[in-house]
Amino acid sequence: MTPDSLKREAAARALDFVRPGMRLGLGTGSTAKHFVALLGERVRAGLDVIGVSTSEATRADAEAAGIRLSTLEETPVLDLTVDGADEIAPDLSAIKGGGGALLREKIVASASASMIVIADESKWVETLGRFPLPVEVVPFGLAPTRIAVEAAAAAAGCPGPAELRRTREGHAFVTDGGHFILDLALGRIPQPRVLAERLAAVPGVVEHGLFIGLVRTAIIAGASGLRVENA
Ligand SMILES: O=C(CO)[C@H](O)[C@H](O)COP(=O)(O)O
Repeated sequence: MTPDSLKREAAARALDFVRPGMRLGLGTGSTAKHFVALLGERVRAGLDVIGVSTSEATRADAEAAGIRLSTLEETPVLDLTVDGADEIAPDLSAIKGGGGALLREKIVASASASMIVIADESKWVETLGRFPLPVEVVPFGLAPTRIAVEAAAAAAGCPGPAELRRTREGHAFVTDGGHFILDLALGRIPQPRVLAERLAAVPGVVEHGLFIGLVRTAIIAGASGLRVENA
């Protein structure tokens, strides 16, 4: 079993939660990409759903798969969002944004009655923080925002450096919303809620990748099978 085949298994299990007529949030990343492809197969076989994508990349995948798309303006209330994650803890708090789509992912998840996270078992952690926490910031005032973000992390009990995310070519990575991302290397986040509150209070921070109280169900695929965890 490769990590990719585990991701596909988790994505396939998530299809069991999809009902005809649902308004679906479509996540971003390699695991969510499997879900979109598998959902497309069902749609082409006659399933009637409508999707709202969390990134331009997912919009392109969903269109190619034949999934009818809407926007949050036309469809502001969704039934279910299915998305990947970078880390998931036993209370189903999660870190997202490794693919840079955290802002739209959080808006779409918050507009959904329910959120399912799909992942291979490498994403399951006892405590969040091994994966650097993405923080989306406006380009204006990047230097003071970075200092304030690092201070917020230290005050929340998890000091660590905030690195500007760059492309392979060395340019600043720009999100679909035109923002930058600071990746906060914290190692361990002892109090995610405290950190979330402190980061949200920093001027210049648009959103952070801590998803707390949003995930209803996690589908985790491992070598020994699939696990479905509920909050
Ligand atoms: O948050 C995300 C994108 O912003 C992704 O869901 C997360 O990075 C997991 O990606 P993958 O499924 O490729 O491991």
